[in-house]
Amino acid sequence: MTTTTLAAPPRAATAAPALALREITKTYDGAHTVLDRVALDVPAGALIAVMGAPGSGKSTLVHCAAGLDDPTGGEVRIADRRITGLGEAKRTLLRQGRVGFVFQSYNLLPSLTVEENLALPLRLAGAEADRDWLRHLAERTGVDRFLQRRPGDLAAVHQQRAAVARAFASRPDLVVADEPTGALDPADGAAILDLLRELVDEWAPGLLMVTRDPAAASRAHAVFALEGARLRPVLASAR
Ligand SMILES: Nc1ncnc2c1ncn2[C@@H]1O[C@H](COP(=O)(O)OP(=O)(O)OP(=O)(O)O)[C@@H](O)[C@H]1O
Repeated sequence: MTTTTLAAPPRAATAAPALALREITKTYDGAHTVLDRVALDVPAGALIAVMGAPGSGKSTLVHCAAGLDDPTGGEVRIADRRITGLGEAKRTLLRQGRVGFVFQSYNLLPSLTVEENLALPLRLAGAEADRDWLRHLAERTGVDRFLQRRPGDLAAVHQQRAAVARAFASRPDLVVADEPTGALDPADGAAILDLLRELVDEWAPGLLMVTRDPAAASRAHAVFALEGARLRPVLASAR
């Protein structure tokens, strides 16, 4: 099988970041401010890590960044398209095909095979599931042996590999990862972090990862800390 054309999915040349958060604020119940004027750019081809203590607002940040939830104030742009203030239905449409998700608990559909799980984001976005691309994706992420198996039959790390493959299946502009190593032992977690970094380098989406795993920092282009509802830069990597 020839994979040269598949290894570099087409991506429109754009100077816009994969994700732009413009002074976003999120307040729950009118009183509890979890994000306070958070500004962040995630360029295409960059892995940005946000670290924070339990309850510091990491998941809230991911939900607002990926268009799962609207911030109370400010603006979110994905590949230069504003997704704030559109309402749930339009936000969902805009998200489909443009945003990939990796969660701590994999969130694969247990009744589908791994192959069907990988094809799901494409089907939901109304696109053809290109079998050559899916096969390449499965090989690249190390789940090609498991395509006809159900997620529940796989070890945790292989389930997360399949979830990573699914996140990249639609060649998204942005991938968000919420504690992607949280359910794995350190060696498996390190393998997933390496895989995420490699796929960002190869396929150039922007990747926003929120995590408590200190090992994540060494794979990131830049690391931020979420503390007291504010985001502050911790380090920029030369990698
Ligand atoms: N839908 C909601 N309604 C009200 N409060 C919420 C809601 N979602 C989150 N919160 C609150 O916002 C704060 C931040 O929660 P969030 O889940 O974003 O933090 P986190 O850093 O991801 O935590 P953890 O690391 O424990 O998963 C918490 O105090 C939480 O109780």
